[in-house]
Parts: sequence; C-alpha cells; structure tokens
Amino acid sequence: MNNEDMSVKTFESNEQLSETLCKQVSHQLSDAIAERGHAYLVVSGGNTPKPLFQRLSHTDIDWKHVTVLLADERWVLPDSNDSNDKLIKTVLLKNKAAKANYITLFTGHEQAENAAPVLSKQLAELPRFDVVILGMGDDGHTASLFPDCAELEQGLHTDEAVIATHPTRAPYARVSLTKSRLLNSQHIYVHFCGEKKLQVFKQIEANQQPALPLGEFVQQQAVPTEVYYSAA
Ligand SMILES: O=C1O[C@H](COP(=O)(O)O)[C@@H](O)[C@H](O)[C@H]1O
Repeated sequence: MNNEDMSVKTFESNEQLSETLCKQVSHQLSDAIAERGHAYLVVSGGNTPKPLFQRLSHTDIDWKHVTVLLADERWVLPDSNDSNDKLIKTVLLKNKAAKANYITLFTGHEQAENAAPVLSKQLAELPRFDVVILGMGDDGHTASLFPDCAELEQGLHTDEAVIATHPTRAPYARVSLTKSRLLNSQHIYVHFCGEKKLQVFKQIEANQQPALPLGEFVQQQAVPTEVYYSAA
C-alpha cells in the first residue's frame, strides 16, 4: 500500500477494532514465522491496546517463535500501575501468548538515560520487525517521542535504536525506540480511539504545522502503514 492512499479504518468500538486488528496482526506474525522461523512484534503501552492484548493472548499463533517488545517505557518501577511492562505481562503475555519471548525495556537502571545506551545496543542487533503497533497521545506523541521533549529531534534523526526522553507535560522520564528503529519494520499500525484524538490525527494527516511526532510515521512512504480508529 502506498501511504499516500492511506485511509482510516473506522470502528464503533475498540472491541470491534481489536477483533479485526488481532486477525490482521496474527496473520502477519504467522506468515513471518512460516517464512523466517521467527516473528517480532512491537506494541505500545497505555490504555488503548488493552482489548487488543486480551484478544491476542487467546489467539493461536506459534507464540514460542514470537518475540514481543514495547515501543517505549515509562521510567517507573515494574510493579507500578503506570508501567507498560506490567501491562504487557498482565494482559498480553498470558494464556496462549504466555509462550512468547519478551524483551523488557526495564533494565533496573536508576535513570532512563543510563538504560538507553544499553537498550540501544541490544535492540540495534534485532532484525527487521514484522509488526509495530503505535499508539497516540492527545498531544500527538507516539511511543515516547513527545512534541515537548528536548530529545525529539534526536529521536527522529538518530541511528541509535533507543533514547531517553523527558516530556515536560507528561509524567516520568521515558525510554523510547527511535523513528529509525520503529520504521525498520514490515508493517506499521497506528491505533487510537475517541473524537479528541481523531481531531489531532486530522491535523497530522493535513500536515498542519508544527508537525507532531506521529506525523513522522503517517507521512512517510517507506513502510506500509495502516490507521485503525474507533469512536469509543
Ligand atoms: O504514555 C504513553 O502514551 C501513549 C498513548 O497512551 P493511551 O493511554 O492514550 O492509549 C502510548 O502509546 C505509549 O506507549 C505510552 O507510554
């Protein structure tokens, strides 16, 4: 698909959206396993992907040949309710998906900026991802590439795989996969819900300035990218 022809797949509810996206993602992971013996799935944190994770966890995929990792992590302890790591472990890596391999972004370093170079080296060694699912915040951030963080330009232009970011209007230091590492994927999905985010997405689609971080993934032509939106 040429991303110039991108259309937004629209659903009434996140449940309905998740049913369709789950089928799509599971086919692509299974195809990757058939072709190369292993598949890489990158997922986002936050609230939006919970129904998708629940469905994926019950889906017949040869999970032992799938590696899952996060697009970003909030620098909190792994037992915090704001930890993306906790979300993945409690909602996705269960049931059939309990057999998946998981690369955590939580290294145990006290500071995100000390963890980032270690993670960057580790993730640079991974092959091309098969599926990357990106979320979007109300401010147009994706992964932990925030419009207001001092590290945004670095995150969009570096060849490093992971950087630390410090949003000024959202809590916690973060680690985030960079644009170059996220775009090193066969397929990208953008997944968001609700009218407020739809309005932000319309600004991004129209390329309104100042450009928002998600626009870097929506406007590019290199990787097939599909947008999944639900009203509720
Ligand atoms: O902080 C984050 O926010 C975004 C969006 O989260 P949501 O709760 O509005 O769906 C998420 O994609 C990212 O992974 C997370 O760290």
